Amino acid sequence: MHEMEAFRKLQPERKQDADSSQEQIELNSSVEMRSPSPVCHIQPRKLRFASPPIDEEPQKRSSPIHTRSSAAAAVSPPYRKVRALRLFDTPATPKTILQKSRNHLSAAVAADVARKNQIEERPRSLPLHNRVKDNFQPQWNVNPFTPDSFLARNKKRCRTQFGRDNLSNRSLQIFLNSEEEKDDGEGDENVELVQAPKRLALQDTNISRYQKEFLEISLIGIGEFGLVYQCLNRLDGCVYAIKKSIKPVAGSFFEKRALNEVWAHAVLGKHDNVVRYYSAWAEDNHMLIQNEYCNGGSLQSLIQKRCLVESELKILLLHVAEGLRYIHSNDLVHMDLKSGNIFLTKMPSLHKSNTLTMAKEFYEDGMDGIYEELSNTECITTYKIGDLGHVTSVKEPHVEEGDCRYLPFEILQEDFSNLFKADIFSLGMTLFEAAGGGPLPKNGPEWQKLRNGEVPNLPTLSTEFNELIQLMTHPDPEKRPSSTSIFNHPILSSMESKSKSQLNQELTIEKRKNEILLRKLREAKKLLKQYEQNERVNQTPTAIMEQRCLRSYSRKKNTPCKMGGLRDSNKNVINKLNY
Ligand SMILES: Nc1ncnc2c1ncn2[C@@H]1O[C@H](COP(=O)(O)OP(=O)(O)OP(=O)(O)O)[C@@H](O)[C@H]1O
Ligand SMILES: [Mg+2]
Repeated sequence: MHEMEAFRKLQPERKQDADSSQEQIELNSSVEMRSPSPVCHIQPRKLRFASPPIDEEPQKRSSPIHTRSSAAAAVSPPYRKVRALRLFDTPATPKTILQKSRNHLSAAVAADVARKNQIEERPRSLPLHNRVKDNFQPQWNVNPFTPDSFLARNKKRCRTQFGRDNLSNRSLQIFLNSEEEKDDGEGDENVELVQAPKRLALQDTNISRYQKEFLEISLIGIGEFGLVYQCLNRLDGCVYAIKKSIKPVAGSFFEKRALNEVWAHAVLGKHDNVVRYYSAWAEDNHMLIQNEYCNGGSLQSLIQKRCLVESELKILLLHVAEGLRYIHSNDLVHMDLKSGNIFLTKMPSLHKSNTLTMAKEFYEDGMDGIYEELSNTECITTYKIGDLGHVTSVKEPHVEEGDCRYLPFEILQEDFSNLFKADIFSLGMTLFEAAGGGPLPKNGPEWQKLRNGEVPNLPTLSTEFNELIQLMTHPDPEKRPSSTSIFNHPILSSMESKSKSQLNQELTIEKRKNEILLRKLREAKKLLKQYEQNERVNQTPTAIMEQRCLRSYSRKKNTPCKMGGLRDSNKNVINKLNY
């Protein structure tokens, strides 16, 4: 009772502390604001193990929290492992967010209790967020897969750090729970689940993720929104394109655009004809987006050097139409399709070395030369749609007009009734530009003409291709083909239209199939060999005898005069085996 009263006396201060904790939570986006009362979230059971050993510091056991701990010990469910997993912070669900906020509040309460009881603080590194209150900035997280986490597995060290502290935050309890279970005889492996109570929010670390994780190689592009750098990820060794907003994004028009881009990428996931997205984060109020690096640069930079021939245009059309088909199938529209937002990746002949190695192996099997030809393919170009900053949903469109050189008239008139076809118009304009019709006008009579159905025929293109461009840029959006009908257009499906690179692609697919089949064949051969060897090893003396008898019988039949001698030697062998 006396202990409970002491506990209740702490309430006003605890409330105050909860308020300051609340501030912390608001700063940290990963923690939900609506937090329950701190008092009801003290998890007393684990604190029993935070209390000092009975024989060492008995006076500390009078702490109200400790008293409560023993009372609740019996009812606390043994979900230690599950809780420990939650400490890794992902994925954040409403439930985990709520729990994190509880951690904050519990920590604040615990710190208060500690102060009240004038418990000597000793230096310790965990839990990190308990120190935020004392202006201690956490410097790191505990990654369970790194050698650092080994420290946390060290039972002795952990006990010293935590065993006598009077803290009640949830993660500490998880740690202590593992200690409890160890004490109960469960074994040392439980301790390894110890983790800092929460991961550091980016804003807490003050370390530039960009600098820490990436090595900047070069500036590869400057857009209206961002600077794009080619970067090497220090950890995985792969090259990425990182787009950094030029201006601070918070509260500006660019904020929505940046978020739009990230959201669109996240929804669109992975498609061969859409630039792949890896991650996004904020630094100093700037947005950074880590994307797939397209080593062929943009289509814009390519057509600044030369126009594309019809066979190349068909590949471009095929790929971009396929990317659009995918975007449109998600009820999204790009709204800024143009040569500057189409990127190229150039892949050298696939598995060249693999194929060669395999070819050599198969020469031995009498498959000479079959794979030799397969290793002589060229680079394969893939066109990818990028820069998803203007993407919007057709269901609830929020149209931020893209580049006016590529936009149809209806969009400028704010008619958003057929946004899919706006993308088709932009693609038509891009083809026209890439085929040599550019540079495209930004306004004026030329601009008007292109929107009035007066797109001129280009002499370098076939009639069909010219007609297709004119159809795609038709003033009436309804008349323009859909991305699916472009994809299935006869101009793209006929064999003659297949360029060398398209054929290369098909060849590559077939090569992949071949490789798989050959691998399977090789494995089957190995298995057969192994099986034969095992058979030989596992043969019993009787079986060997039978086999030899059979052999000698057949020999006898063939060479009757020699069989007697052979039969005798076989007998000797069998006798030896029997002994
Ligand atoms: N993934 C990538 N791989 C290679 N280069 C890229 C990549 N992303 C962007 N770039 C280069 O950076 C330039 C600008 O990129 P992006 O279009 O994404 O920026 P932006 O600021 O949105 O441009 P804008 O709004 O002017 O179209 C591109 O034209 C291209 O040269
Ligand atoms: Mg762009």
